[in-house]
Amino acid sequence: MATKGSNSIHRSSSRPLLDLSKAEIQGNVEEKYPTILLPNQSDDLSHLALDIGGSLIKLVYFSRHEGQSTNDKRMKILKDKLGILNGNRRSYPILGGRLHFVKFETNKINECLEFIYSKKLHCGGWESHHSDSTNDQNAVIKCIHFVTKATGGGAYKFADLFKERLGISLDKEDEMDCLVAGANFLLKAIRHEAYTHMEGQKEFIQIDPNDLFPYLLVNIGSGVSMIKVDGDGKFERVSGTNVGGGTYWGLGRLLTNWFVKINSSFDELLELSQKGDNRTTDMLVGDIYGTDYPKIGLSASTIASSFGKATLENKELEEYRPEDISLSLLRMISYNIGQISYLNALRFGLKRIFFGGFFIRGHAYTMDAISFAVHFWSKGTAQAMFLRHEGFLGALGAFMSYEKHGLDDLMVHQFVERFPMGAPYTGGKIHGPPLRNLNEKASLENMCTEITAPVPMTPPGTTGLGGFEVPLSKGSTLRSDASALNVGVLHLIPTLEVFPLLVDPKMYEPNTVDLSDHSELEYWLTILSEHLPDLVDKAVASEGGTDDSKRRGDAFARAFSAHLARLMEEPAAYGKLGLANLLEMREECLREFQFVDAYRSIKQRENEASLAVLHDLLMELDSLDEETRLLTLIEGVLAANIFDWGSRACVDLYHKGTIIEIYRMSRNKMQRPWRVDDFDAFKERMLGSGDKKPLPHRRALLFVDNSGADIVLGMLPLARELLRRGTEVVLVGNSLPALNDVTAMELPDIVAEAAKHCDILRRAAESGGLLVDAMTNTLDGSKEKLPSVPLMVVENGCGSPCIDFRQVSSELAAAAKDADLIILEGMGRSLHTNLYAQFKCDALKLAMVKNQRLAEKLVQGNIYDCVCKYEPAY
Ligand SMILES: Nc1ncnc2c1ncn2[C@@H]1O[C@H](COP(=O)(O)OP(=O)(O)O)[C@@H](O)[C@H]1O
Ligand SMILES: CC(C)(COP(=O)(O)O)[C@@H](O)C(=O)NCCC(=O)O
Ligand SMILES: [Mn+2]
Repeated sequence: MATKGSNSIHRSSSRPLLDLSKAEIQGNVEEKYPTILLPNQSDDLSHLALDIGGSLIKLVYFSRHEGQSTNDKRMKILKDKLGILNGNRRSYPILGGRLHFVKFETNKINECLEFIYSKKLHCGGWESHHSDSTNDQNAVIKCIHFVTKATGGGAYKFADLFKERLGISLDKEDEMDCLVAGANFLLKAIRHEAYTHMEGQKEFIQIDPNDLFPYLLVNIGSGVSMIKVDGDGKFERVSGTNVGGGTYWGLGRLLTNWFVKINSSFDELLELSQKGDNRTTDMLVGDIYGTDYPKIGLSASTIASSFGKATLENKELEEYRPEDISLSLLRMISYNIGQISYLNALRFGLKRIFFGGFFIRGHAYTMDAISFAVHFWSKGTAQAMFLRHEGFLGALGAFMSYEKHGLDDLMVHQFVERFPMGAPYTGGKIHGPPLRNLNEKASLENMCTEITAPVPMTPPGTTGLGGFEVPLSKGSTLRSDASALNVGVLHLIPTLEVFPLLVDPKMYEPNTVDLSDHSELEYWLTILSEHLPDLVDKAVASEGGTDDSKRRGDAFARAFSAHLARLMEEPAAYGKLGLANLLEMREECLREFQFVDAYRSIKQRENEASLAVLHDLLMELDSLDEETRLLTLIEGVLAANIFDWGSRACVDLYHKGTIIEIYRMSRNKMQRPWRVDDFDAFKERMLGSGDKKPLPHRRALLFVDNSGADIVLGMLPLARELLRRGTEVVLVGNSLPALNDVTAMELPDIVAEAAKHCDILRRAAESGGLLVDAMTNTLDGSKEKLPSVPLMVVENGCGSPCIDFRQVSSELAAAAKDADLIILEGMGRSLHTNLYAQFKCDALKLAMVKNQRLAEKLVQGNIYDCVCKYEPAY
């Protein structure tokens, strides 16, 4: 829609502006939809890159995060206090968003064009701007003249098609350049991108970005390229082979097409191999020797000659089982590539070999075969590694060649990988009428496979001694639907930072519970599964219990159960799995089904009930001497941490009394020594001993946990004590809801309410910019403003009951710079994660253990035991 006298076009407010100055129609102005060129629009609009290969088209596209308004008054005051500089600290226009990965078969290029069109990626992700209006003033824009980076042979072959159908000009990038750029980026920027796969076991490898080069990159696409990589942009294609993925697919089709339909998919062929027995087709050492050949280390079952058995028998092609043919072929090609790769690594003295390309397809048996070959020929000195974004290296590299994205400069902490958890990914089996939004997603995703790399359900141990035996995966099917994701959408959040007070970010591991222990995994998956009906009830109620919310609740339960089942079967399906990921996944899944805040009303109810008794509590505290008060405050935090709607045991308790009754009961049961009890050390740091009065802390970061009593009767009184002692306090809340945790958004209102009962809180909140607009009546009626240290609120960057200190909001990172005390509260933040984390400042970890198994495991204690762990600055 053109506004009068200007040539601006309609745009949605959350999106950056198009620079339309000097816009001109390109080509014939008589055309119905002439292309309009925007010479002054910087090319950071480009959201799409393509790798058009012989078999598959890979597409990487970027969608921006919705813009967030950070201009409110509170933020301004906060920024002043925390010394956050205004303006962009980066010199290039990188914005938050998501990187999506999609692939199509090259011979179905129309589907790809339709996808690009439907997502409006040919217009840089903007709405289509053409209107039906015949009004000349409304410049009819079919599409902005758009240049897209593309690599692979198809960038040449299909250039005209893209131009004609979508008005896109393909800007060609060299394929090898792109492969290397993509691989380097992934290996440096994505945590646990690489993994080994041996005998069915997957193990993620953390690569040190400073110790990455040199390595051999083997890209197994239709054909195979072997590239020696010495640095960014420094590489040489040292070898390759024409026996690659295209060979397997093509030859496999030819040899089995009497059996399977002509247009059989790659997956169908691969699936056949899982039921194959290669002894019927391959000539084995045993066929020649009648036994093993131990002198050169060959067992009777080792393949002596792929397909050699056919020479010994007079059988027609149709007499061989297609399953056996597929397996023989897969092994022949995988071994061959593994062997050539190792020889090239040997030739150049390279220790690491990374395999990419879609031939691998996250297929356990293929990886095992390649790994076996590398291991066998190197006599165990070399190991094959695989990349999770296997086939997307070229497309990613092309995407990164847009200089203005500045992607190459991004760091691992700025990416969060999320796995779409919604209905379409569980096969779209939703009962009842389709769901809003999700429905749209389903229809789009059905056309393509967003983030592919399906995972076979092959049980471990597919290999035998001395060679590969028959795969054990009889009857299993490949996950060909999009739920088979092996890589998630990469969320690019440039504002995320490593928490600056971590002693050693490289060694930091947030999770305390190791889910690679199968019984541990089983336990926690069961806990989450059992909790599901209750969670769904709460979620549906939070949306008013409407029919729509019931349907979404049902779909959520199905989707999440399916993910749990998948993880049970394949714990590494979504990358390295920790308890924190599992709990976060649940929240993400809720959000995908549009449950914004499942515990909304419970939180509100508990806040109100607790605020009603806050005044009495503060009076009681003020009547105590300093030492008793500090102890009572810590006891209060631990006692109030019982309000945790994520714990089965606690939820059962809540039926037994009112919030206040339970809070009192919990406080009465507090008995020192706690299971972990460093209170005396903490007290000494706070109050000193004898005549020695220590300096108060300068700034404390309080990582708050639950709503209601936990924040109101536990953490706020503790904050007040710190403020009273002259310590600045920053309340650190979640950016997004998770269970009944209090969010950063909710904190200012809670503080404002609490401040009505307390001058210390009020003055500090005013000073910290929390009460800017609130009506503040002083308790004693006087209006004079006494100076006070500020009480502030920042968000942590998370939407989970746990916290990963490798990725926190820039706000929190800035607040941390002056902090000399951090207090982590709750089971999620200080037990499930961070119990063993070391900080450069004093740290107090406070939690009630609300799970029997965890109590036994972590503190050799029992449910409802308390942890008060104090660690002076490391
Ligand atoms: N769904 C699929 N359709 C076709 N080929 C697939 C599929 N999944 C995996 N492959 C394998 O991946 C190969 C293509 O890998 P890719 O890395 O995309 O190379 P290219 O760029 O040459 O297309 C195919 O030859 C085939 O072996
Ligand atoms: C999700 C939680 C970590 C939240 O605890 P919090 O951080 O609020 O103390 C916890 O409720 C939990 O681990 N629940 C699952 C275990 C159970 O139901 O026993
Ligand atoms: Mn919590």
